[in-house]
Amino acid sequence: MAEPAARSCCLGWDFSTQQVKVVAVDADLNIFYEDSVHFDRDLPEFGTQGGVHVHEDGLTVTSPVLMWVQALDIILEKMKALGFDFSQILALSGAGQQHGSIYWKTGASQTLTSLSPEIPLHQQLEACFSISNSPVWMDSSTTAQCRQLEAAMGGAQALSCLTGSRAYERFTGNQIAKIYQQNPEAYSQTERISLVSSFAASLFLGSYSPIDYSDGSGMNLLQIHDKVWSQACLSACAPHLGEKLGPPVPSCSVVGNISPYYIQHYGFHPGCKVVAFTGDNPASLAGMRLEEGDIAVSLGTSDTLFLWLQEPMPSLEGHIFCNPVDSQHYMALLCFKNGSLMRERIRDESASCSWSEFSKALQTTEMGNGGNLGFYFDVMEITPEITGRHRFNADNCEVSAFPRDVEIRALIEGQFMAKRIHAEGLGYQVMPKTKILATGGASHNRDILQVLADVFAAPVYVMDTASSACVGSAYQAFYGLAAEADVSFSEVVKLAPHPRLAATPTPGAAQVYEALLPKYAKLEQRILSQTRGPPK
Ligand SMILES: O=C(CO)[C@@H](O)[C@H](O)CF
Repeated sequence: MAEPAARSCCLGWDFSTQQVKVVAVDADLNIFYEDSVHFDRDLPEFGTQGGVHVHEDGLTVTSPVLMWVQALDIILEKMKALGFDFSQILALSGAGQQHGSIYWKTGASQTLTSLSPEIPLHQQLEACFSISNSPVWMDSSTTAQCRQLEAAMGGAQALSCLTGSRAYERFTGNQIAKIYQQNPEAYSQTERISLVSSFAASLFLGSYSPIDYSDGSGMNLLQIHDKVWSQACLSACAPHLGEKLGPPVPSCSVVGNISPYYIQHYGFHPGCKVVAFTGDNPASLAGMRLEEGDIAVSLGTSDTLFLWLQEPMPSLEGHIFCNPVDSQHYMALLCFKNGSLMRERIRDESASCSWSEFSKALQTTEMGNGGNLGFYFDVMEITPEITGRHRFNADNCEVSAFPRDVEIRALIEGQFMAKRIHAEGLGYQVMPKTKILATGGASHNRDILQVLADVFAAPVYVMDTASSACVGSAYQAFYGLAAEADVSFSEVVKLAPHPRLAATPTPGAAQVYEALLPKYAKLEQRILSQTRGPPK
């Protein structure tokens, strides 16, 4: 009889807000299978919009946990129907939307560990959740719980130094506190609380999977330096919380072998390993193969920065997470709300709705824009909390308008100087080996990338990151297998496709922006003090 194919691939999963996605990656790190199930389109019976339910209060946002389970049944059954050879899978890992929480009802572990291979997962797990609609990252109904936690921990900055972030409404500790306060019965009937990432891992493990350090950093509960739960934070949120969470683990941990359910029903190899799942953003960092000193700039509706940090400086803005691929280092997220919508507005107003006119303006204006600086926040900015448009000439005098071309350069230079200043505020440093990875819509505009390269004085690369969380999870699965042999992540992923060089710094750029950056920072503080009023 022919030898079964040597097991040679890993699966990467992404349980995101709008879909469940899977990629299969071979030993050369090529993707040879991918599929997804969209909640709104493929599971309309749950009635979600964008994968969620926004409640009447406009603040509470949840997703039905059984919708996630059923999506997994669908995607696996389709793979089986297509004849996918599950026996070739060496390991699997995955990602989940960060901050969401799942509440396993007392007794659920017995069901999870004794799944019948003949019945779909979602039917067997129907009665396993004490909360059927899980709060997700878009929820902003826990402001009271955030204030209570910060008060209990000595203030916002103290909480940030301990857990990597001040209290945020979507962070899981505050969500758990709300459930304990408003639904104590359900809380008392909960034997285990998972994140979306560890919940998904539990489905494959057939038992409760631990929370990993990286996604656990998004809860306002984990001490990011010691990588243990803060007992003070746990107690401030809800009683017996540590027991319900279980101990956290490194993000590349092998948490066990796949559940017999998958071996018997799909033909997975009994030796297939489950590697800890993590948050979608940490998994994306892995998928983009960021290294120390690198920075990823996602230029989307809002602009998001992914930073690799060695010595983080937690602050009242942004988020510091444990690094998913190097447990001695960290990563940071910074979100800038005025991203592509702001760029499109200025394009319409100052470049006749044309990106080529917009690009021409960048090509025909000098680096540094003659000392003119602009701040463009048509919606309340997150980083920092400023709104409105503010323009300053070379003498630091506020002016009401700029010529069209100057306006366009002032917008783009301002957006990127803000990113560099706030990244450095979190402890980031541009290093000689720094690479900037640009993704998202605006990364297709070479002239915008040229400004990015000039402001950071570093080369800019682009890559397709549409499935970066999924692909990063597949890389993590390979890494989990190799980590036991002490092989580094970069060694494991060295065969992965390389990003394409898109722009290098213009000669003299470093000098221009080293002079401008402090000026921009001072003006930003000036606007903040004007809008916040004098310090109390
Ligand atoms: O809240 C976020 C990060 O802090 C989002 O990026 C979610 O992870 C998206 F699922």
